[in-house]
Amino acid sequence: MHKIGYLGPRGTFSEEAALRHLGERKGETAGCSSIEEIFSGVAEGRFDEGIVPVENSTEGSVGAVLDLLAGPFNLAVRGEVLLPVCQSLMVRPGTRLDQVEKVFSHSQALAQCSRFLRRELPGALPVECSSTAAAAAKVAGSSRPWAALGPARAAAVYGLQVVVPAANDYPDNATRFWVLGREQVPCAAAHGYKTSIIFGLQDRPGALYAVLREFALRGINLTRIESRPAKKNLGDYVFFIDFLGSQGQPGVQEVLGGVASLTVGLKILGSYPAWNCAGTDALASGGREASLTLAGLRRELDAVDARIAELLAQRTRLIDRVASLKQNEGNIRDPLREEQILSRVRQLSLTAGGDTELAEEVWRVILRHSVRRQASRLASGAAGNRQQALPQAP
Ligand SMILES: O=C(O)C(=O)C[C@]1(C(=O)O)C=C[C@@H](O)C=C1
Repeated sequence: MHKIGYLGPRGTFSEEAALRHLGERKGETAGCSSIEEIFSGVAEGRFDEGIVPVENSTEGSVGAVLDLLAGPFNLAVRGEVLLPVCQSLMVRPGTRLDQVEKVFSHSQALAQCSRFLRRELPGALPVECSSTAAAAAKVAGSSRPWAALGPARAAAVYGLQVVVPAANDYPDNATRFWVLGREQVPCAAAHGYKTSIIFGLQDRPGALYAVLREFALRGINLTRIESRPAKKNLGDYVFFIDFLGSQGQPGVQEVLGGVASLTVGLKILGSYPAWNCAGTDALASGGREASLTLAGLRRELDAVDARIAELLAQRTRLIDRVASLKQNEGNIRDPLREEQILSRVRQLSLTAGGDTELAEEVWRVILRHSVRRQASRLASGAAGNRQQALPQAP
């Protein structure tokens, strides 16, 4: 059975990433106590794959992982998983928020929720634990009125109750994980792939520029560039580059040939389906990954829908404030302003690579509702006392 090593104990974000990667395939996950144990488990064949965090949107790269890849282990990158990191506040059933004396979590999770803690639990003492899951286990095993911050999964694993589903101060907090294996995945000449490489440079002017030029000349987009100390002389660095494209594509092969001649010790970690394109590539390659990625894509769609709903609510609250300012004005509708809004969202959608027709249609509906809402608030007196007739919808 396919076995995946992750940074345990049970209930961590790493476990969640491993389960997402596994999807509906049969397999098992094994919690490890350190990142190094995951690397050695894969290298020595105890695991088929390992999953490790590479970078976080708030905290940046995970140096230990990059160093192990550049150093002793000769592992390949076979995939990536992008996980929204939502820190939930959890307690033993029956504990009330106003009773909470201490909040346990990993130092990073406590930092990610620091404003929330100051605002909502100013009297509770934050206490650091080795992981978010260890914090949940500690709260579950005590009779004190304590709380833990961590993934909602940890609440389910340790029998706790989530009282605040998202306590992190930055709502878009996310972590990228790499799936490691002993061999690279066979790569198609398909779109939606990423390739990751590591290299060193000779100490001369323009050395890095010459490498980047290879990518620029062929129109290949970098998604990440990072350097780490080579751990030899001060000023010696190892570079990590991720770019869009697969080794199965001729342009990428040319770039890699050029980069090999300009660098020292080029290591190609692998080409793998980019997380947000995994659906199409998995479907193209057929087989087990199709349903896996459908479930994964639906989870991503749910997350996007949640953000859209939140933003719509935010817009509605602003419209209510606009309505209260219009109490003494004759017109709610401003056709010129509406035209400006429509043209702007068409442009924004174009820049974002979206569907401009969809954007225009959606905003026409939004504006129509906005006018109706203002009119009915003014009519009912919710925004003021003046009565107004319902204006023409755009
Ligand atoms: O900007 C205004 O005056 C609004 O009333 C807001 C708003 C909008 O929803 O953005 C709504 C109706 C107007 O026709 C134009 C814009």
